[in-house]
Amino acid sequence: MAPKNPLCLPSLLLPLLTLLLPQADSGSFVVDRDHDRFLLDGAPFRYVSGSLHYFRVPRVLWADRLFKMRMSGLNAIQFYVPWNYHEPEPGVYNFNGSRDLFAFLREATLANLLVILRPGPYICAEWDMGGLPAWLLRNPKIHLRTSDPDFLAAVDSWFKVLLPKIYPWLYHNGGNIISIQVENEYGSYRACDMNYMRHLAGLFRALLGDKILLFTTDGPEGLKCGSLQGLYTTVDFGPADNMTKTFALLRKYEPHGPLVNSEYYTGWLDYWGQNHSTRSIPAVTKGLENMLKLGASVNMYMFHGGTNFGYWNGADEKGRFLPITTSYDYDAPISESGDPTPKLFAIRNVISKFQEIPLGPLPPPSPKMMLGPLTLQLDGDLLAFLDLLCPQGPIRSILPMTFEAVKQDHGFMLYRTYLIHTVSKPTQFWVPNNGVHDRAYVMVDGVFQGVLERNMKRNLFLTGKMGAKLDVLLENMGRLSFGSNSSDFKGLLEPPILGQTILTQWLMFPLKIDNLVKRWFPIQLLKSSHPQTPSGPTFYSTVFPIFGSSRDTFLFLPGWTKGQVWINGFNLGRYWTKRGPQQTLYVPRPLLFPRGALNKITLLELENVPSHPQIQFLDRPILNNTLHKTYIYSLSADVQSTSEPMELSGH
Ligand SMILES: CCCC/N=C1\SC[C@@H]2[C@H](O)[C@H](O)[C@@H](O)CN12
Repeated sequence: MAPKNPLCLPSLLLPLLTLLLPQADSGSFVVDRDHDRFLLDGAPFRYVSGSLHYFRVPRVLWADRLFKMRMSGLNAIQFYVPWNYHEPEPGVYNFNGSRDLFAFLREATLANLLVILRPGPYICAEWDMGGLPAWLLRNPKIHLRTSDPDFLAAVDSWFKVLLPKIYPWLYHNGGNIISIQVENEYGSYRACDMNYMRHLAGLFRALLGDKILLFTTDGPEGLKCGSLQGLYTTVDFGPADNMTKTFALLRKYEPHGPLVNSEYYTGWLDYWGQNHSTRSIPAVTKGLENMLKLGASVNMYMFHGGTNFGYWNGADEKGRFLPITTSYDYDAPISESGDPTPKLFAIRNVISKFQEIPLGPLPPPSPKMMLGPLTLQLDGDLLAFLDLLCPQGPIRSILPMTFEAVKQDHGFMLYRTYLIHTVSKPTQFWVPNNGVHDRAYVMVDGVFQGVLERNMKRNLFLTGKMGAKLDVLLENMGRLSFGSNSSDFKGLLEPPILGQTILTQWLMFPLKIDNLVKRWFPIQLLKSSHPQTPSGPTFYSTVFPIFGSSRDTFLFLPGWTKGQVWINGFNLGRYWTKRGPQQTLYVPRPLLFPRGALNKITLLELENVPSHPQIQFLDRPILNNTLHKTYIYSLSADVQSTSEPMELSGH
């Protein structure tokens, strides 16, 4: 359904002209404070919504997920718009492919789902830097999420592109967007800058007109600083929280109007190295039913979580730096691979007590595929491809520069210097002020010496001859998306120290690994020598056919340590088998070529490769590595059928 702009007016003029031109047959979505409810087209309305992030699901699967959400009984969906996903460089915008936000809005319309939009500018969401673009940090003194003129200039520029595109999609303009959130849990942020919130509210009104319902969302402790006159106040809380107390607190800010929980947690996020998070079905359904009995409108966060593909995961800081896992399954009602779970049917049953749900069955879980074990070939050490990974050559500086300073937003950068004297005894190598952001893989003349990790491992000992190359591969593990009291710069934030010597004279190689891996031919053909004994960050790959149709599957990397995976050039995300809890990576069916065509998988293993460099594709995920057993699925005759798992000793 194409929303209204019949005269194809310049998009910035639209809000102004709607003041003059009454909208024919325009819908309405308003707060009825007299009866503590919403009105949709004049009739009492309560939304039962679920969060689904288009940026965590391949575009070809959007319709499938939205259909399942509708069939679950939802009448609305809620999603964020990550600024950094759409403006990769200042003034460069991308709304194509899996970034086509408007195609997603069309799919939501086709699924008969209304939309609650949350464009930020900050979104949290366990997404890199909470959705703010890393290029903001090229101005090291910028004060994010405040009325800092430099920050507001970038925000204004972005929203003057995005919001006019959103305008035709507003419900009263014939679209499906019924409300729009301003910022995100601002009351939880240290700044509490009301000029900033007022600026945003004014900008949204100027670009979206005065009819659209604008709201804020905060946890109970954040309502004071997160709410603003003129913006409808909503709250977020989960099954374990005290609903009565929280809604009573909300009433202090919204004495009249519908109660709204904008994020009712159906599950929770996972951090590398921590246990997998779950929320029980009885707790989730009990809380939902209690809210619906009160007449509250509810959005369940998440209803379908999806995946942090590529380098897009964010991080938290709870005593130490905690990167979010690649899987954003969230123990949500619809699993990461799009399957309805028992939690979904339980929620659907609760919703059916309060409003009509679509007739007909939920689609069954999608068929899954097993494959392997497959043996990967050694392509070579990462250092062997340096000229291809950094074709423009290194940047030279006396002191190491950050990722942001060299305009490398994500992934990896190699820092190189040369030993100015021989270090014959094992000598301490470290970076002051916890200055490794976030993991460093250290080589001397190409020989792996070990790892430094932010907060976790602050020194190692090495030796080397005068003139030896000292290489430090720096991995950006994702920028803080919540709880950050300072900007999360990445790289070597201080010059490292070897013994008593501050190391200077650095070469920085920003690495364009994705560009190289996208090339189809085996990258080892690009180089002459084939090292027999890999050391440190190393590429492995293989090609494999899928006979018959491709299916969803889960990449399992038993014995591998930590790294990045690409399938047919698509960056599937990070693996960290050694740390868990996630042991498998979801591989969506559309990434795989069927019917005998060759698929290519490439791994960048950052630490240690298993004695047998094999991988498998399983027919089920392993997201909680408290399983103390490693299952190697024996390969049946027709390669892809499921056979009984053979239990091996613990890993
Ligand atoms: C105590 C929680 C404070 C941080 N807020 C969180 S953790 C999970 C969710 C998502 O990040 C969501 O984007 C936030 O708005 C609220 N929330």
